[in-house]
Amino acid sequence: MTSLFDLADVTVTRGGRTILDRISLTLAPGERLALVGANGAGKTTLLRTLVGLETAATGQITAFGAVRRSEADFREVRIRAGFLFQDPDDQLFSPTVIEDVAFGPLNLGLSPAAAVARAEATLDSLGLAALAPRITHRLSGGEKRLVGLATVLAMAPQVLLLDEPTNALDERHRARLIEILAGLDLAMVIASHDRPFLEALATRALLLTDGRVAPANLDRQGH
Ligand SMILES: Nc1ncnc2c1ncn2[C@@H]1O[C@H](COP(=O)(O)OP(=O)(O)OP(=O)(O)O)[C@@H](O)[C@H]1O
Repeated sequence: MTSLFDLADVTVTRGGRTILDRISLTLAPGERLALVGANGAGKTTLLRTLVGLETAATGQITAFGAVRRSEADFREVRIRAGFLFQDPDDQLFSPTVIEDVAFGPLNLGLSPAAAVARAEATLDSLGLAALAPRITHRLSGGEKRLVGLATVLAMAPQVLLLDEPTNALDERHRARLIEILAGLDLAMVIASHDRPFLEALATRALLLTDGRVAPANLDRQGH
């Protein structure tokens, strides 16, 4: 089967600084790829580059079987690759949870009734049905994280890109998140400093250092 993402010699610079330096990597269907590396190593930048939120100065990005260059190309990639942002407040902007989760499906062209039905089914599948009528900005951090994941999953993505998903989660929400992600039949790229979390989920790991990637062993790396 063809890969979901293929990066070939991708360089990303910012303000004259090279953040990603000729990165090549492949994400195969079913893989859960961990991205590890020190603060500022470029993990978030790499996730953003996969979906065209950063522009590659050199190299080629292939996603879902096609080379992606234009903003229109990447808009399509962003529909198929769900991005869970580091800060849930960047993900949630509707007054209530159900509206937030229905927003993506509505944007995909579903009717309002079908979008709400999709949102309800997604919340239900994550055990979050009780949160549907809640005011989004009054949720706890852990609840916001899980609802953020619901907004992404309601779009029926083919890949999940997760940026520090366990940040600021208590043990109960962290365990719940692991359980949910482990139960999804989806490829993932997971940027995280949470070693036990990555050990529980990842099938492979890459270490980012000085803008370069190298295979990493989750058992032995010290980050
Ligand atoms: N908007 C921006 N403008 C300028 N520099 C930025 C911007 N965003 C990030 N950077 C810089 O790019 C580098 C890579 O940042 P990035 O957030 O990708 O790292 P990271 O590995 O995700 O870090 P962390 O583990 O702290 O989340 C850092 O030096 C950071 O300061």
